[in-house]
Amino acid sequence: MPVERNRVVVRVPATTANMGPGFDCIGMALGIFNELIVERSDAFAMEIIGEGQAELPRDASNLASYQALSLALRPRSGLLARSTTPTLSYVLKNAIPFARGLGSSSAAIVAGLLAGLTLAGHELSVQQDEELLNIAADLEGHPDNVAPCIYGGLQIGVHTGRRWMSTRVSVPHGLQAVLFVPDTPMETATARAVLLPTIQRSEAVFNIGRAAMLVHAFNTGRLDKLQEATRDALHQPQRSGIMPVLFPVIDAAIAAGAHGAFLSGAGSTILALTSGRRGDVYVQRSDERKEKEVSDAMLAAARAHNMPGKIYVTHPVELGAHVVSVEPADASNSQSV
Ligand SMILES: Nc1ncnc2c1ncn2[C@@H]1O[C@H](COP(=O)(O)OP(=O)(O)O)[C@@H](O)[C@H]1O
Ligand SMILES: N[C@@H](CCOP(=O)(O)O)C(=O)O
Repeated sequence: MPVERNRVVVRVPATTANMGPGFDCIGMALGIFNELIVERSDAFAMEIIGEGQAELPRDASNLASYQALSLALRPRSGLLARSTTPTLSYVLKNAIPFARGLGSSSAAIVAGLLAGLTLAGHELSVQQDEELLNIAADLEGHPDNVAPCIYGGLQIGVHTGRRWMSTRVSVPHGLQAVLFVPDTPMETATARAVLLPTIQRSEAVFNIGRAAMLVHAFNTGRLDKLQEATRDALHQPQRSGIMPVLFPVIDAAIAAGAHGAFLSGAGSTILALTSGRRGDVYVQRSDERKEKEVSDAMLAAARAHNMPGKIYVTHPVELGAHVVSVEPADASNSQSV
């Protein structure tokens, strides 16, 4: 019997998609989280705190809006169709920079879906048909942000012709992610518009080998393979035309000791992977830690191209979207999906 709720708090992670060669397929969750609070209310209200508070829409066009997401669910499975959509109020506590290639739109979609489903008391299968993934990926159009956002960790997402499916890849302990986040946003739609509709066979071969090598490097902890494994021929060269800072920042990060570096999602963030040579970051020797050198090098290269921005140092996370609390509470009021 579904248990309806009056209030729910959910948390969702940032994600880095593509990771070089895995265009539209590979993505990883990062330790930057947005929190969404949704409550049944007499009147619609939306408060945005943090990233995007001045820019993001405060109406039903906001991707976290339950009303919009519940409408999206109706034709699919009849979920929520029987009840009228309730009036809700929202508080978005955003730490994920938006329109910077860190999956803020996917985070909003997944958070809205999870909050809406929790309020309505509906459950979706996560393990077999991966219903939540399928709804979210249909809304986003590609699975490489929504899959790691839902499940955490590093995920490979593919479409079988019938449905989306995902596979988890293990992530070596102690890996750090140094992000250069430009002050200038890059809408994903803009960065997709520069891509050609067809590719050369040589470009496909280039990426197939490296995507396989990337997964192998993560599975085995062979971080020395990442420099080659994060190279790409399908989107980075094309996108560097509208982001001239891309390759200079990647080259600077690698010269400073990063294992590999790539455009995060559709940009504008550039991400470098560091450390992780042995064990946990807390037991690494200082000469194995490269975040400071890599950060400085990325900032200097960006500055040389008149591209101001900020550095975030974070790490991959295995925790995906989860319910933090519900009201009224019950015995299982904290669950990971
Ligand atoms: N709650 C939301 N959080 C983030 N973006 C949103 C939200 N609601 C609507 N949007 C729209 O989605 C855009 C961000 O999506 P996108 O361009 O794919 O970048 P990102 O790489 O951050 O996902 C914003 O510029 C905004 O127009
Ligand atoms: N595969 C997509 C990924 C977009 O990620 P985002 O974080 O920029 O929304 C693409 O490269 O277009």
